[in-house]
Amino acid sequence: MTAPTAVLELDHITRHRAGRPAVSGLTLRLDSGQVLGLLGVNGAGKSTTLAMIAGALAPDSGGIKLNGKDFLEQPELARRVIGWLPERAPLWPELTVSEHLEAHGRLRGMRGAELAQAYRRIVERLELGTLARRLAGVLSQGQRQRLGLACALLHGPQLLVLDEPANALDPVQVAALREVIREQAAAGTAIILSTHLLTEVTAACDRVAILHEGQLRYDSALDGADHKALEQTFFDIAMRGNGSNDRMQAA
Ligand SMILES: Nc1ncnc2c1ncn2[C@@H]1O[C@H](COP(=O)(O)OP(=O)(O)OP(=O)(O)O)[C@@H](O)[C@H]1O
Repeated sequence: MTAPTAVLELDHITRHRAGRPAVSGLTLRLDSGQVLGLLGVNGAGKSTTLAMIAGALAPDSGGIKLNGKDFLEQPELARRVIGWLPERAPLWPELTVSEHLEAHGRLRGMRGAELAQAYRRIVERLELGTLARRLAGVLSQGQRQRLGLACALLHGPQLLVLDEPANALDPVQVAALREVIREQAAAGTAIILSTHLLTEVTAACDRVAILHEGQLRYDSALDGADHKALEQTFFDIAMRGNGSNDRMQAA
């Protein structure tokens, strides 16, 4: 049996910021239906990594493939394949919720019945109906996040990139977000989400990668993982910069 094509492949990507390496030689593969938690302390390089995956930042070196195709040479691929929710959902305060969704759909080439159907589906799923005519500028933090997620999901992406998605959400909203993540993964979407909380990873992901000072220090499936041991590993890496390469496992 041939191995499935990875949805996402990072091949030794490196990116400097302010003259220092923010991400160094990162190699990672993500398959359809996997939910990978990218865990790291503040400044570990998570947002820089996700911005490169989403096409918002170019790597200084290294390669990125989406469905086996070179993403850097075909950036328009990103728009079709990826749904990205950055750490702060980028919204136009003077546009309504429905205008945001329509604009996002159009940017991705959706029109007419296809756009109308996708709009109805996502508005219903994320319970945005009562907010449809509200301006983004007056939404609460949690509502802004929900709209950002709706924009990321509208076109049915194969790869969902979520940067600290649970930030600013209350516990009910966090539970709802996890449910959406589970549904998307079950439908085959590959998901990468960043967080600095191990509990977020164990609750929502089936695999964890720990990033520290821009380098991948740990990568393992969470199948039956011992939470205490994982916590200790994260702590060791974060506190001592422990290389931990000897403990790195392929997922
Ligand atoms: N716009 C920027 N200009 C210069 N340096 C930056 C910029 N954004 C991030 N950096 C630097 O790049 C490194 C990685 O930052 P990054 O934001 O990717 O980490 P992070 O793991 O997402 O952190 P956090 O959890 O705090 O968001 C840090 O040293 C940071 O100071």
